[in-house]
Amino acid sequence: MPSQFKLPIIDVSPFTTDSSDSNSQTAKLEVARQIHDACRNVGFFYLIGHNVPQEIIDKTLKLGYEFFHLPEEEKINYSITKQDNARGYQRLGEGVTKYQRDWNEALDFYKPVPRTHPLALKKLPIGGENQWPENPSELRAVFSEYKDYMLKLGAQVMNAIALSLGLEENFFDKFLDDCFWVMRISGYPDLRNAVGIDRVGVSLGEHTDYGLLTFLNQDDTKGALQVQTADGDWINADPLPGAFVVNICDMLNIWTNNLYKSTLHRVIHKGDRYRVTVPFFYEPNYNARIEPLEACLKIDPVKHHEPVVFGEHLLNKVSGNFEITESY
Ligand SMILES: N=C(N)NCCCC[C@H](N)C(=O)O
Ligand SMILES: O=C(O)CCC(=O)C(=O)O
Ligand SMILES: [Fe+2]
Repeated sequence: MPSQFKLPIIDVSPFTTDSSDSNSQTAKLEVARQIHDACRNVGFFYLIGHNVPQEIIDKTLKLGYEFFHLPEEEKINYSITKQDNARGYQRLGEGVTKYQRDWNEALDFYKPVPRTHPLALKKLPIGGENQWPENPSELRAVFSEYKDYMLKLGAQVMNAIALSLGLEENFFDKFLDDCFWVMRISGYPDLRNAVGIDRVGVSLGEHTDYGLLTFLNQDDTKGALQVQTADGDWINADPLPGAFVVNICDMLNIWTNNLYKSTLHRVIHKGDRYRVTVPFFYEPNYNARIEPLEACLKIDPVKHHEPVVFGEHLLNKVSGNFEITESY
């Protein structure tokens, strides 16, 4: 049974508001200390003081809800299979985690890539174009604006992460100046009505996220998102009004040589109300080469990871997102 454990709440306003006096430096160091603790322990925290207007946060959820309530014939016009098997709409049960079908539907947008990008030239997943739905008509403009807010916030939180590791605030800048962002709208109907899935009792299978930081904007449904603690227990990451749920992803896990946890999480949504979430995945540049940092090797000199190019990791993961049989 998930316990009542609460994730830490971190106010990052010293990093999201402009001021450079010595008080603000002290305040930043205090935030960095809190982030360090949260990332070492559970790898998940609530983020407040983010400066993203509540109005647009709420609006993305509302538009997501409206999109998923369109007739299926309309939604499949934007099917990922009409593009590059990554950008666009995936039906209920189309997405797969660890070879088993999930019971959610989703609409994914990725950073656009030029036609000369290797992904596009080789016609790989993610190499195509985003499929913006016509309905609801505001969706494209609102999500584009939301993406701009989230890119700014992602960079600010990465400054805090740098400080939390004893690095200069701008340490990560060169890995992030062309952030390969991913934005998803996820819809979860009542799992009790699921058909044709083999992983009974789970809406979205346990997984870690692929890049740096996930900022989850969720509606007010409780008891759906669960996070695994170091002891192997599952705890709820229920919505906290005004806060994003933030988690550490695989690339930060590698950079920190396992000091910061890329934590397993899953969704189980059993309830009459249709649940909507908008995760924003803040990622490194596609070509960023990520390997354990010197600063972290001073703490644990055993290298736990080989270097990884983020784009290759992403592509491997996305290719597995629709595979229902293990390939040997
Ligand atoms: N871009 C990110 N992180 N998306 C997370 C999706 C997680 C589930 C996916 N089916 C999987 O198997 O990983
Ligand atoms: O929708 C949620 O609550 C979590 C979604 C998630 O973990 C993901 O899309 O990576
Ligand atoms: Fe996730």
